Amino acid sequence: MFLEIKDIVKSFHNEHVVKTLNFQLEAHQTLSILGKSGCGKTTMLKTIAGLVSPDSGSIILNGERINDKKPSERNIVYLYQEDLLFPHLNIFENIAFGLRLKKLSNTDITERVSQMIKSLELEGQAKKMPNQLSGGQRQRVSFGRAIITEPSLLLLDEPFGSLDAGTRQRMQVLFKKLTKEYQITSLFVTHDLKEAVLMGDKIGYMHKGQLKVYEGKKEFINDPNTGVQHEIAFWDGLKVNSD
Ligand SMILES: Nc1ncnc2c1ncn2[C@@H]1O[C@H](COP(=O)(O)OP(=O)(O)OP(=O)(O)O)[C@@H](O)[C@H]1O
Repeated sequence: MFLEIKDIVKSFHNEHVVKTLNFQLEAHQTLSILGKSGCGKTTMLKTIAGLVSPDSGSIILNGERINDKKPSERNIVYLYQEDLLFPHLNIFENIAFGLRLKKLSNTDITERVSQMIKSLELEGQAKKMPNQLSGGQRQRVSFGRAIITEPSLLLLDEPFGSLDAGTRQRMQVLFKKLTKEYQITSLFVTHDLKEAVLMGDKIGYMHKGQLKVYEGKKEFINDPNTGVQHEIAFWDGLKVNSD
């Protein structure tokens, strides 16, 4: 198994925020994670990224226990809603940043960044500065910047939360395309039921610091705790009333 989370526990003072977290994820899969506000989703992602230390338990990535590694040594990217681009760098250089740190040759960088800009459907925007882009375009650049370094694991914390419905839908399609193209393994936290079903190969539901990962989408949809049945009943009710 590519990612194995074993018995992770995290408390802040007396608050047990993450309680005995156990789950696994295969390589190149996306696990969508839903859960009410305050149930511990961000804390879980930050613990895996190394930004928060767990009280106990193990994080195993590609067969290696990474608990004692610094965030920068984990090859994990944590991407959140308001992720900021470097304001003084243009789009090309924002995307190229991680490759320059890795000291790739200029030829390689130009080739890879140009390909990424194409995949992101941002052709013609390379020379613009971040403040000259729309919110959706900025979010695409953030994605490109994260994916181009080929992280072992991508952690997404409600990445499309601030986008309007249409842009959000286009980002979902693009995300699916890019994760396949770049063979990304990811955890995708969202508050949106439909987005969770669309984005995830697997779906998990977090409740009071515990995560349940469903065997399949059918089990998720049929569990009354996830809210899907409630949603279906709502739309069915509208249909009957408008007939
Ligand atoms: N650094 C911290 N110090 C103390 N308490 C914290 C800290 N970080 C998080 N918490 C607490 O842990 C709980 C879970 O927070 P977390 O951000 O993980 O929730 P979440 O599920 O991501 O919520 P949301 O969906 O609203 O983003 C909250 O009660 C929060 O106040």
